[in-house]
Amino acid sequence: MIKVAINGYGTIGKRVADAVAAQPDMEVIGVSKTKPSAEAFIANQRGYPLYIAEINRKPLFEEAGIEVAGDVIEMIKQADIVVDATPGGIGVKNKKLYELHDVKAIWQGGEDHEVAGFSFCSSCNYEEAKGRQFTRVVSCNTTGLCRIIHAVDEAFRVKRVRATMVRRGSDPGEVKKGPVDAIVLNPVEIPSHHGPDVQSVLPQINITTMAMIVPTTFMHMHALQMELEKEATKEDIIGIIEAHPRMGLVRGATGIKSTAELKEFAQDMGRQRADLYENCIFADSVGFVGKELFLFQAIHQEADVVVENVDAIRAMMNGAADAATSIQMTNEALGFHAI
Ligand SMILES: NC(=O)C1=CN([C@@H]2O[C@H](COP(=O)(O)OP(=O)(O)OC[C@H]3O[C@@H](n4cnc5c(N)ncnc54)[C@H](O)[C@@H]3O)[C@@H](O)[C@H]2O)C=CC1
Ligand SMILES: O=C(OP(=O)(O)O)[C@H](O)COP(=O)(O)O
Repeated sequence: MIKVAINGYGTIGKRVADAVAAQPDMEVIGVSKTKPSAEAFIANQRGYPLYIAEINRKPLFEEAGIEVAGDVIEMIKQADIVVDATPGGIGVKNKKLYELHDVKAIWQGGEDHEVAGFSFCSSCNYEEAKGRQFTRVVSCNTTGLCRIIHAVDEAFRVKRVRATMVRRGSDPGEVKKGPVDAIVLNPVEIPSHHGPDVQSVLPQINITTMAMIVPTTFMHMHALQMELEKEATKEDIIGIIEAHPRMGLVRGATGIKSTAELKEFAQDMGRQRADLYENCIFADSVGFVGKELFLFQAIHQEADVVVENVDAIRAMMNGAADAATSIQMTNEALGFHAI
């Protein structure tokens, strides 16, 4: 069993913990928090040993009735690999700790590529992650872009990509974040970080991205254009999406035209936390003008990188022969079949 520690038990960390616990070849040896919170109670309830960043805060947890197993260093010492899901900018500060204890580590997209020197997306570069000490799983939007761009590039060679990301303002529980009533250009300058981040996984791709933030919490929406070198049809692209284990089609017959309806759909499907791990590509938006492909895809920011973290663990621990094997194991353990 691969011993996994999750440093930072928040939006991403708590999902990665549950996904790891569901795998037949992995176990959660601990999760960490900085202060007592609802998530700390849940960690106790789920039976994950809870470690804390500063041990002098232990009485605060105990007074709240939350059991503490020790400090983060003790957790790291027992782990084969750490998934660092602390907030962006904090994770990089933990690097020295992982080096000191000679433990493998995975960072998230809130950190720069340089933190690990290698950026990961399961269906794009699994082979290159094998045996590595450090890896960064790219951000949620970048993951969604990499999946579709790589699959279309393999089949029809992508000459140029233009993408606009309409990003959710905050995760549902983040009551202090906004905007409440604005469309915020984030950033105003072009490109947004997503284009260069796609190139950190797929260096050959010519891509320019723009991004803005709107007052919703559930998902991001991408308007994506790809100019292809070879002739392709709508049916070819639909076929590529249907064959991909991490992409799915929102079919016209469902009547779904929004992220809100997608959330309802995920809840009705019985997905844990209403999580959509797959790119949700609107079938009726897939179309060509000449050799230029257009489509809309919705990306569930809390979920798509979770399955990628599980594959990154397996690749770095040499736990599966190839990407297809790991992706299938991860998906099956979660009972996940793309829509
Ligand atoms: N929330 C999202 O939509 C996505 C986030 N990411 C990335 O994942 C990373 C984590 O983001 P979230 O889960 O949203 O953050 P979050 O704020 O929900 O969770 C972070 C957790 O880390 C804990 N923490 C803070 N400092 C710590 C420390 N020094 N030691 C141990 N734990 C500490 C906090 O208590 C919190 O539970 C960031 O790099 C972010 O950019 C990536 C994809 C999507
Ligand atoms: O990885 C994400 O978005 P991104 O791909 O736009 O950077 C997550 O939604 C986190 O974004 P946040 O930094 O606004 O919390």
